[in-house]
Amino acid sequence: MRGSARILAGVPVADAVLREAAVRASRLPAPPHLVMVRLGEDPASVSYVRGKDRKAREVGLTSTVYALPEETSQAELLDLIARLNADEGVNGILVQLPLPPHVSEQAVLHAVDPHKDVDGFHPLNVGELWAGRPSLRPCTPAGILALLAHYGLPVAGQRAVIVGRSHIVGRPLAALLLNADATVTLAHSRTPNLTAVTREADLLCVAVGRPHLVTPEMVRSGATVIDVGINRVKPELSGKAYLTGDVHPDVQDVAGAMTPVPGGVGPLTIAQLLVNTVHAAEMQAAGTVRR
Ligand SMILES: Nc1nc(=O)c2c([nH]1)NC[C@@H]1CN(c3ccc(C(=O)N[C@@H](CCC(=O)O)C(=O)O)cc3)C=[N+]21
Repeated sequence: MRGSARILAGVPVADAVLREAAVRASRLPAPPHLVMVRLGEDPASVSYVRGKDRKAREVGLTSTVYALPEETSQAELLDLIARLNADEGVNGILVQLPLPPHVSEQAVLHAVDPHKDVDGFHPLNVGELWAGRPSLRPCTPAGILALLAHYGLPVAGQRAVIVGRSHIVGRPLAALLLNADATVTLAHSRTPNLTAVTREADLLCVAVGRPHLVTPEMVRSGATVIDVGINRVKPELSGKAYLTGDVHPDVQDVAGAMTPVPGGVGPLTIAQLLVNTVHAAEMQAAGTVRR
């Protein structure tokens, strides 16, 4: 029987989160201003940045996109970031990843003013997160917690297993779930007997980037499954490319609840980015940030 799992749709949650962000934005002296920077024309990056830009405007934020050539040097990019850091009319800065190979992601992420770091990727924010004092939280992990809260799914006391130790999802998600009193296991490509580990999970989060890595026998009956994967798959014979997750659709037969792809975690990522931008603007307006 297919589809016994409750489907955790992301769009209604994102809409609720965005409504609240819009109200908070409207209370500020000026609309929060988000600046996004991307290098080159990678189609996924172009599409993601366009989606964030559109949502930002819908919510009443000001949004500026710097679409720079692929060949932009690291020095030029750092120079732009320094100017955005110094500009009081800019509240949030996002540099779209991945960057071309001649630019160091580390150098760029370190350069963004931590108070404008709406991705939560600056080492100061990473450290605060692991110390249990998060301010600007990474968007995808924060979105996942918003999704769980919206559907009334518990975190405290749950055995959470995360598959994938990336800096943008797996690691910060482990910190957020730990801060929310889950018992956290962070598994990865070198974890022996992954199935034995994932079967222990009450809450299984998968952020690896491999289509259908997680199959039904890897999931405990009734578990909540969060699929962070967004894989563009092109069928060999006929047919158009489509999006699919890291979790096999048959997992719906055993899971108690499961996020779809698309329409699950992705929309929450964007919503949380805009919440972070409003939060950054609030902190800057309140003068809690020295500049
Ligand atoms: N500095 C930086 N910050 C990021 O937050 C960041 C990044 N770089 N680089 C790439 C990843 C990826 N990411 C997504 C955001 C929204 C969807 C999203 O809205 N997905 C839709 C489908 C979108 C589609 O059709 O492609 C969904 O899942 O329903 C997906 C992925 C943010 N990222």
